[in-house]
Amino acid sequence: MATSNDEFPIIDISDLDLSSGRSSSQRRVADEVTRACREWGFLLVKNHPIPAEDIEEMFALSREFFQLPEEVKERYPITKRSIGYVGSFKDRGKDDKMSMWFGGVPGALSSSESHDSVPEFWHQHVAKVEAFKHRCHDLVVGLLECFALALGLPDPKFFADAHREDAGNGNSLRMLMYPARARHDERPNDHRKDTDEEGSRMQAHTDSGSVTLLFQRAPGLEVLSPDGETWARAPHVPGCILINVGDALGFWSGGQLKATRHRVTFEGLPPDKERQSMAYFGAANPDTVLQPIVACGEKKKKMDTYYSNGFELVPGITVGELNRMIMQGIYGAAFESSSSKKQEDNKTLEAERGQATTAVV
Ligand SMILES: O=C(O)CCC(=O)C(=O)O
Ligand SMILES: [Fe+2]
Repeated sequence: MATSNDEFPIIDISDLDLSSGRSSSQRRVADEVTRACREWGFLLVKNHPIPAEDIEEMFALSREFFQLPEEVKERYPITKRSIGYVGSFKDRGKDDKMSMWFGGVPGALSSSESHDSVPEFWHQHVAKVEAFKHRCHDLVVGLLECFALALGLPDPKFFADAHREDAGNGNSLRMLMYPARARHDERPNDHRKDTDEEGSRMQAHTDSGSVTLLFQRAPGLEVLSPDGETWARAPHVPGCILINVGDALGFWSGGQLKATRHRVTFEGLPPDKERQSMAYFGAANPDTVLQPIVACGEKKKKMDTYYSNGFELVPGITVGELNRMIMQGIYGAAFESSSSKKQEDNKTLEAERGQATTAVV
């Protein structure tokens, strides 16, 4: 049972601009954002730099796309470039949601290699999607600079410099649609037996990258509270973006920044209610080697067994390996790689270890 939580951090980031030199107000933003990520791993930001009309335009296009017949969308299943469609009940979590992924470096969506992976509907809109991704990336970089500043790292660009927009496929925009269904169709019987969590519209999971920006058009998301036991309803505040930390950054920060589990349930979002969201996953360059930056005393033990989506993270793992492992675990063969044997060895499902965490990105 999720409760609403008045303490959920909402932070004004109008003074985020780190390019114009450091000031006390920037320092304040950095401290507040980082405090929220230490405690909750989540926060809402207001007065952010992404124009409201761009967000609305993306939501409108996304809605139009998801309303296309299933057989049209299904012609473009997700590829190893993280571009393509995943229908309801089709991923590892067998969840209700549909998603459309736009992965890749700038220009990837209009490149000839990706042309056939991008549904025809999007061909005339890819420039807008690319521009939106670019704005998201800039915000992620600003937040990463906040973390380095507030954590007292000697180089304030320590994290940010490892997040080039033109490196790898990890910087993805994922559009999501939780369709409104007639009550009697709450959950088709065929799929009910496949779910671990009764009533899930999106299974509880952590994100695997560095920083996620989540745009929501309706309430429904639940976030594990700092007590680690209670699910809190993430507020839906028009104009705000929800920010959360992913496992790669959580691990890299030595556990100082928290990658928190979140989910969407039928209880929080009844089947006859539609929810649209968009997640921008900011990821570090694939060759980034994840070495936890601090030995964090009593947390050290926890760091020895740090999991992302059921896979154990070991110091020295690269972001590319982590991303491949997770996407392959969820979407299968499209993400096969030559080092899949090694990945198999590393693969340790938490379920097998008797841990309750389930995860699906
Ligand atoms: O729809 C939502 O708000 C959740 C999206 C999410 O958590 C994800 O895509 O990782
Ligand atoms: Fe997520």
